[in-house]
Amino acid sequence: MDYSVTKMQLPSPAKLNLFLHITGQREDGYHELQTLFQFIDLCDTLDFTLTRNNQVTITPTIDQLPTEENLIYKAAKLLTPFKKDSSFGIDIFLTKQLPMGGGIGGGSSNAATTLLALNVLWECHLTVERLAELGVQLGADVPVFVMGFAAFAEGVGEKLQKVELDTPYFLLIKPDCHVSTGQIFTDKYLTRDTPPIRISHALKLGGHNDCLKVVIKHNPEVEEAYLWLKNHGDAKLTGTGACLFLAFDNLRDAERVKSSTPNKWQSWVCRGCNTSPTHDALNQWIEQNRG
Ligand SMILES: C[C@](O)(CO)[C@H](O)COP(=O)(O)OP(=O)(O)OC[C@H]1O[C@@H](n2ccc(N)nc2=O)[C@H](O)[C@@H]1O
Ligand SMILES: Nc1ncnc2c1ncn2[C@@H]1O[C@H](COP(=O)(O)OP(=O)(O)OP(=O)(O)O)[C@@H](O)[C@H]1O
Repeated sequence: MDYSVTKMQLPSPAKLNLFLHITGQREDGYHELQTLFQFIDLCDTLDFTLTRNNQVTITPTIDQLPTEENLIYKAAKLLTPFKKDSSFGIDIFLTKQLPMGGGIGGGSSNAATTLLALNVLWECHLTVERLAELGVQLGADVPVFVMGFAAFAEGVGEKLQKVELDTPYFLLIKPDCHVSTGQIFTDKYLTRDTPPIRISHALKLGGHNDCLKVVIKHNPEVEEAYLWLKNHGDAKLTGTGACLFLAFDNLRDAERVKSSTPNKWQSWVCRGCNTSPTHDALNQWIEQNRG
């Protein structure tokens, strides 16, 4: 055994798309994009317990989501051929905090956290690059969570260049609706021809979110929240929404605007991070449990 300890608890953070440009569409329908990914310290928590029964269990179940469709389950299945011992199984307890359909990548993050944890507990010994390659099959956002660094991304989101960004406080708002990523990407009015920019341009000048117009068209609640947040600064949509965010230099200002946010919208104050909290916790676990 690599480690005698059979339990591991890891945070599974959300991401923001600080901008999202759609530069084209591939023949398989997937969109070519350019985006800046940053993690935030708003996280789900996953507790893993290694078993010897060759089973994958997840508790509690997510409402209206069969276990086989849970990205955590799919991630575990993807690693099964690489287990050192075929009897290895895993019990996973999920503490969900991240809203679903929010554009903050909760499902993808859970999948990446599972890949990283099981790679260690099941002694698969795959590199993070290989885990990211496997992970993209589960979702375009999985690789950035597996790699664990803030990144300028291209391709469908899997070609990553590490970046160091400011780490502001963010006010994150979730209008009371669920946006389907598939519906936004199939809308014929979606802008798909934003000219590609260089990373230096992206870091200096940022960008916009090409999905905003279409998301607002389908979801009036997002428009209402966007107009409200815009009164306080440069409001942005993350991914395909529904979440919106605004950056602040200091915690006090972020808290002040949060306290005036209408109650009908969920809101959080969080901090941007350039390293995924999953990786910080995993490195600490490895350090503590090394023989
Ligand atoms: C919008 C972003 O969150 C930006 O980070 C991602 O591009 C979406 O990533 P994701 O939720 O992991 O997406 P996936 O689960 O891979 O795909 C959901 C659906 O969105 C569409 N999709 C997704 C990503 C992409 N680059 N082009 C697409 O057209 C596909 O129709 C797919 O059926
Ligand atoms: N472990 C999981 N956590 C959340 N959603 C999951 C999970 N597994 C599968 N899903 C499915 O994925 C869908 C999208 O969930 P997710 O939390 O990733 O939304 P999102 O933040 O909009 O994602 P993205 O920004 O990647 O489009 C959910 O509606 C749910 O059906």
